[in-house]
Amino acid sequence: MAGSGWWRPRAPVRGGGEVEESEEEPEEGSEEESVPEPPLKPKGLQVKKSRYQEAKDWSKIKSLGLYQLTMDIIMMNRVCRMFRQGLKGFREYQIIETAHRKHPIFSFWDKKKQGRITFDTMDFIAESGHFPPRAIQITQKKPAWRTEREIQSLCNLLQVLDSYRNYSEPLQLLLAKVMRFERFGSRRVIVRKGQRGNSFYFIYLGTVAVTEDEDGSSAFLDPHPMLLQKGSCFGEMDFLTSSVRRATVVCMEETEFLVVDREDFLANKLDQEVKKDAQHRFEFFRKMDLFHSWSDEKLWKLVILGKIEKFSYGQLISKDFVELSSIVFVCKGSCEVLQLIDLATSPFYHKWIWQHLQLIDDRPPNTHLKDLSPVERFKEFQIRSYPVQDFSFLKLLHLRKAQEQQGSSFSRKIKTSGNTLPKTLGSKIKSRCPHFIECPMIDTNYGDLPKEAAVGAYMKIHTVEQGEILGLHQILLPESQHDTRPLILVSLGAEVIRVRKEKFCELIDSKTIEKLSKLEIKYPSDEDVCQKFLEENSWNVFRKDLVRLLVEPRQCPPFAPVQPRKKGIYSPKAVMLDLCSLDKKTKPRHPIFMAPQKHLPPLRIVQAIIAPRYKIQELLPQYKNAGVLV
Ligand SMILES: Nc1ncnc2c1ncn2[C@@H]1O[C@@H]2COP(=O)(O)O[C@H]2[C@H]1O
Repeated sequence: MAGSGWWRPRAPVRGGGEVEESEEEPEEGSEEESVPEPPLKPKGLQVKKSRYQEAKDWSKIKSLGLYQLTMDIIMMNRVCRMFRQGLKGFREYQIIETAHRKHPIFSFWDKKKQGRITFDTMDFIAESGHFPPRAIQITQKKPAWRTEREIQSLCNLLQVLDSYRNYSEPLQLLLAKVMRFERFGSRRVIVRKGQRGNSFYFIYLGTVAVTEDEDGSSAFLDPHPMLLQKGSCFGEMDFLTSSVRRATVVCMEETEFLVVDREDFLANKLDQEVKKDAQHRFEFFRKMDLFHSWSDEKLWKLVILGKIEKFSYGQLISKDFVELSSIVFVCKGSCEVLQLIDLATSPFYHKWIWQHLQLIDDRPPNTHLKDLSPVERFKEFQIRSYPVQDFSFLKLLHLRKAQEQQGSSFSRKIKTSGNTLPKTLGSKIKSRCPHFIECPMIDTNYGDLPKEAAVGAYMKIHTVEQGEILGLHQILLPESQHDTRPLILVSLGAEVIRVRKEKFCELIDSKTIEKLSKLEIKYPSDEDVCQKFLEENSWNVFRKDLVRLLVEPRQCPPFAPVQPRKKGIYSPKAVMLDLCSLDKKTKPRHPIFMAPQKHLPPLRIVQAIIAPRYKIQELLPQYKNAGVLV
């Protein structure tokens, strides 16, 4: 590849990170002239390069380093793969472009059917997320009037629905032939508990809630209703047990459905599929130790209380499963339990922030001197004269002073100092001068904290694996002992069964209670979680510094978009808090996660906190000559 003629190595990045071509010519008789024959000489190249040119190319490649070469190879690979994929997709297709149409029609000859199949790209255009008007037209036709092509198109369109995609292809086609489209507004009851059901529903757009009351009003009062969203289906239980609806299903917003009626459902043997699904749940519960003593009959009662729901990687299962009225059985994959911690409520975080603020030392020396009192100036003189000394006592002094200052004014000056570096680092690290940082403060239980530093973070506190249960760990505790901290459940690619707590409690016996008492999980305290966050944060920052030091840093990675200069201390796009820019008075440019303010949590969320730190070369003197500045 390197010799294919079009590959041109990138020149090293200079100064501001711009990529520039080097224009310097090597002098006659310079080292570059004596470079041996380049091994990357192109094989079938027509134009013969001069020995000098080749030597120059080779020296360029050498100076770029392994990093750049690897990135170029990756890029070339990607481009080739894109071409291959693109060609594969279009090999058999013919694109018909008529003069009056803006959008092309794809068409290909189907050998099996001995006919031409065409696909008009405008046919299924719809307002984002809605069921396309052209597809609605098809579902309005009687099943017998739908053409094969229309049925196939519907089938293709519905692949976005998990519950539909799960069925075999012939069954999908049968369903596409008989289903009709419905759209209902918020609060509309779709299925009423206790009534005989006639239909089975796929949710195409919107959200519904499953409730125990008949009119579905509890869904709007319950802070954590059981919700079903796009891709889910419901209404099959009634067909399975030939009895009445077990729950009420109500629209939480405008919702679009694809509906299959009872006769079609039974005619297409969909009840067989539902039975298979139920049998699968039965086998899952049967394997669980908790239900070992349960009779089959009792276990079937549990089986019909819930159904399998799929959640893709990273999808939210519950905003707060402590409050959730259901328990969650993980039948495939795994989930993560996250906790949102408010770092400002932790004494450990307070200490950490103040300790790090004392280390901020990024201003040119002397700019501060006019602010210093003679005593401070003398201390400063001492510090500069004896850079190897351990001045941690001064650091403590500054810390105490800073904390003693009454926060009568909202804004406060933090005196920082570069003289507090640990003795172990020796004279290699220069001591610099202290300076003042002015920033707004907030008053917390443990004293003042820079306003910008009052942030929150999501931390993983537990992983739930296949076969484990969530929401049961406090079921036996008296309410006064309940841990009410909100816990978030996120899927790592999981299939779960949700069963209402009170329904489950109706089924459990003394033996099950005994087993449940052993399942008790104690989640770590907020303080422990906070400490863990800061430990992980330090490790992550160190790891990044190390990678930057060891990997050739002068090149901009070719695929990374150019990052605009971060202006504020809190970078919402990078979800990062940078303590080093605490006093830079600029507003963040982006709303957090690009979401409107009203949808944001009251806490600003960060994933990392960048604190002032020592240059990594000082910790790893063997790499000092890598020419890297962190
Ligand atoms: N725990 C649950 N999880 C998901 N869906 C449910 C749950 N309980 C009931 N449903 C659905 O709500 C529907 C109400 O009508 P059916 O009993 O026919 O079928 C029911 C299920 O499809």
